[in-house]
Amino acid sequence: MSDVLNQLGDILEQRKIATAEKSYVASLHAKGLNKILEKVGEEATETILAAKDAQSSGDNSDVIYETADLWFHTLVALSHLGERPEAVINELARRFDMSGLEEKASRADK
Ligand SMILES: N=c1c2ncn([C@@H]3O[C@H](COP(=O)(O)OP(=O)(O)OP(=O)(O)O)[C@@H](O)[C@H]3O)c2ncn1[C@@H]1O[C@H](COP(=O)(O)O)[C@@H](O)[C@H]1O
Repeated sequence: MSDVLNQLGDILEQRKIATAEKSYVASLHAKGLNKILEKVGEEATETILAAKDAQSSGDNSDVIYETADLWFHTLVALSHLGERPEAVINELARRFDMSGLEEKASRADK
């Protein structure tokens, strides 16, 4: 699974030096972090609406599509800040041996 994210990380790295006319990702970088975060917010809203629809229709296809859009735009935001998807994968892996409640308590120290 993380192979896909690693591959996407490589593509996002390459797009930092691509021209905005030929690449959607490069066009987002050219517009700056605020625009990228605006897209993250839009995609989060679309994901929530699709999840609500899926609950009533029983069809998850739109929520999967919107979640992919959301993950993608969060990865573009991280890339803009100089991080790769591996950083998130590593953070999730670090949490495997910790319960959600323990993890929440550890956040109080931050
Ligand atoms: N995974 C994605 C991906 N998911 C979603 N999107 C784009 O994200 C946008 C979603 O925004 P919206 O639904 O709001 O559509 P929109 O109205 O066109 O967006 P706005 O003009 O309002 O910003 C669409 O343009 C999608 O095409 C993606 N664009 C690119 N990728 C990956 O990034 C790679 C590099 O893409 P380019 O930089 O375009 O070469 C691609 O090969 C893919 O692997």
